Amino acid sequence: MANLQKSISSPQELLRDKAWARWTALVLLASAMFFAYIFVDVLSPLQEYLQSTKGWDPSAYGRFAGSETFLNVFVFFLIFAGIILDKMGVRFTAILAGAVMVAGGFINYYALTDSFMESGLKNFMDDFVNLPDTWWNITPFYDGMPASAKLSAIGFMIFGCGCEMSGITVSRGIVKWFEGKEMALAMGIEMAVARLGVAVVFLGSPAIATFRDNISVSRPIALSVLLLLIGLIGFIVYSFMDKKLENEMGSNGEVKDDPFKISDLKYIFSSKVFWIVALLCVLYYSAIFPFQKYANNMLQCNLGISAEAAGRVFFVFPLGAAAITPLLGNFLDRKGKGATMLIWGAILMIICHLTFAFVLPATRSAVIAYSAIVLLGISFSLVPASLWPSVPKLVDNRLLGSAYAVIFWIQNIGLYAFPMIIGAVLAATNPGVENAMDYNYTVPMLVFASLGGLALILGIILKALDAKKHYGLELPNIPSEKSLEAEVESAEG
Ligand SMILES: C[C@H](NC(=O)[C@@H](N)CCCCN)C(=O)O
Repeated sequence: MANLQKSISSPQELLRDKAWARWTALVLLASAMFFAYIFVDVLSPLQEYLQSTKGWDPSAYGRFAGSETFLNVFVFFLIFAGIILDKMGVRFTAILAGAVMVAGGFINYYALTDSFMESGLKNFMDDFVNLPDTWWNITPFYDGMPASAKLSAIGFMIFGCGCEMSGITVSRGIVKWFEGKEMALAMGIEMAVARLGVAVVFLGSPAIATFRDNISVSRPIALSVLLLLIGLIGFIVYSFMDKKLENEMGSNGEVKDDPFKISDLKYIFSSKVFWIVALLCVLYYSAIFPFQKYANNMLQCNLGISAEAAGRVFFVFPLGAAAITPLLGNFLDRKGKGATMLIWGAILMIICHLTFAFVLPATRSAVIAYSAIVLLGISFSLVPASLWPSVPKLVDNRLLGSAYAVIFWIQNIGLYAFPMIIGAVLAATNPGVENAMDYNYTVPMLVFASLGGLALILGIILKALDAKKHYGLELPNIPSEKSLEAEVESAEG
């Protein structure tokens, strides 16, 4: 009805009705996410160099890697980000998120420079930012952690607030420009572009860090802070388009989701199917994003190759996911099978992590490494392409915005904990190992495979529940002409 009224009161062509304009908006939004995902993993292929040049052992690296989500999880920043987005709109939140990413990125860069090592701030971090290194210390800091890792963790946690805030803002921006048009395709493309960012990092970061045989971990991070700045400029340019569209639509024209209300949480938390999806999400993603932080070093240790060579092997993972995700999104739109896709995604992930745990160390075969990584790329297309579009089928439309914010928050708990858990497990199962090329990754990979096992069980439960309660997870998003005809016939008859 609201849409009908809108089209009656504003029959003129809006900016978003022009294909060039909405695709330009997507380019600006997706580029910012591309640069953000580059920053997220820019240090992932450099674990060996962080250890040899900055003294980061697996525990320090794990604490740093997990810090990205610390404020989102423990200070509920992700929930506040949802509220800010609701209250202030896409333009303001996008620019704020972009600026927060640049600020966090710059701190992270500074922590890895020689100037920091010679500064009073380093001494301060050494002397005062310390917490006992005990099992119950789950903060990003511990006594004896290198000062560069501590300040990097502070920068990364600030960046993480901006990154997740950008994630929800970009989704809202895409809805604003593509609602009633190619929305699923636009979201699939945005996710694919983000994966390309990760692919670029695994090729580019080691090459830039070792440029002219002069190893510098701060060089690739400096470049990626520059890219974050370009992303921020993209958000600013986007805001002019957004303003123009909003002026055309009138002051009430903005496509708004229902505002996040704390009281809505009781409906969400009391839904059994919501918990299954949220747990499946946290388990699955905890075996993907934290795995990315260790994948390069795991390949180096198992294949006896350099960081650059390992980056070239791992590169096919995000690249494959980038290529396949939009195709699977399109398949889901037209054919359905969402729950089945989740199950197959989990099965493929278990096979891959078990291969990394047992087959790769025994064979040291590059062919096996490539095959497992390609399969993992397919898995990482199956699950995101089916998981995110399935949420609207399970949760009341009125609660959708809140549901996504809460799923992201629960997911962030896993993304926080698992880099640290894996770092601790790696250190505990490799006592006395000093060279970052000599780690045995069997137990950490088994941890990741177990997460896949639990995700698989939840996928099976979800499919069974769908068969019983008819949520429509296995049905296409776009009804076929045949089913539309049948619907019309049954309405007429
Ligand atoms: C769309 C989805 N994004 C997420 O799950 C984010 N909450 C996590 C982003 C991790 C980097 N900060 C995805 O990328 O599949």
